[in-house]
Amino acid sequence: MITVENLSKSFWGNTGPVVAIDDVTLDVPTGTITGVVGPSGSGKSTLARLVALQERPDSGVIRVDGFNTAALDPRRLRAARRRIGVVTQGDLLPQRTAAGNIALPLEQAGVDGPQRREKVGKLLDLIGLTDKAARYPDTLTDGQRARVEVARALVGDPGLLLADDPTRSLDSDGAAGVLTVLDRARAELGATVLVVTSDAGVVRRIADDVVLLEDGKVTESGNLLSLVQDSASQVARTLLPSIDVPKGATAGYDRVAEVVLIGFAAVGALLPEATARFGSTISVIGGGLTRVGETPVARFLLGVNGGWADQSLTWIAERGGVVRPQVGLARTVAA
Ligand SMILES: Nc1ncnc2c1ncn2[C@@H]1O[C@H](COP(=O)(O)OP(=O)(O)OP(=O)(O)O)[C@@H](O)[C@H]1O
Repeated sequence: MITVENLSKSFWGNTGPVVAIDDVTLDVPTGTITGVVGPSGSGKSTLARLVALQERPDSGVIRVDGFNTAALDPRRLRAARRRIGVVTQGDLLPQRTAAGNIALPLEQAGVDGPQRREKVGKLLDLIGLTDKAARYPDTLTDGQRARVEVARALVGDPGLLLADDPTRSLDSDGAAGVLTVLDRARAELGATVLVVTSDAGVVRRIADDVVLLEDGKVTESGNLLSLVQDSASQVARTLLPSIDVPKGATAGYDRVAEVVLIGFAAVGALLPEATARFGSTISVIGGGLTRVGETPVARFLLGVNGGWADQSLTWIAERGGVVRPQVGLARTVAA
């Protein structure tokens, strides 16, 4: 429902113009969670404000439901803004309960009492805070308040839910709770979600698609699981465990290979099976295990010894492992 084409935005800094967003094109596929990740200053918040239609680009087009938002009259622009639920942080009204804060946009829109109660009840259930409906914000934890903020952004049934750094300043439990709510918004309400974050863990945990932003430019984008399979991709380097190993750690192996394994079966069984089948010794020199969504993903640097070292690696590759032999690191051996 949202597409961004050739978007650019600059600001005047102390020493001249700062290009915050530089010719960014992206598509947020309907019904998915897209994570925009990048270092501090890469333009994430600027992109979020542009997509939320809170700020105008210098050039480029943002389409909502196919309409170029630059060409909309004020009434239609307001309607387009209502299609986007923006999660804002730290601004719950202290004198209103959790339910009252979620209901506020509905009251402002003139929605009647019974409809409001039904809607707010459903959202309290979605965020797992039905029992805290009557609590005031200052009696909730940071994580619970953050979940109320997401519910408030969802109350107008937006097509797009936009969250800029939703786990900022939350502990790991609080962050996990917010991410679960974003995931449920997608799964149960059919919302399309755009999350902007500097935390690779957020993207790993909930994103279907990923956009890497650097110096205002998109350096890589696409389906997350496809990109992590390409171990040369920047996404794989950013999101998978690193395989920095001490100098000399790769010495003494017949073959050294970087291997990415995806899924329970591959992570759990491929290495022991290859060992048993070929009688080779497979050692994990570096790397580690993580999760992409619910899927376990391993990136290892393997050292393989034995006359069937090559066959072991080929066999792993044939079963879906992504194998990149590190030719320079292995000793030459006649297999
Ligand atoms: N209103 C503004 N006026 C001047 N410069 C700005 C403004 N907003 C952003 N910038 C500059 O644009 C660049 C991108 O900033 P932005 O806040 O979008 O990055 P970010 O990736 O969200 O960073 P962070 O993760 O630290 O919040 C930075 O150089 C920033 O200083």
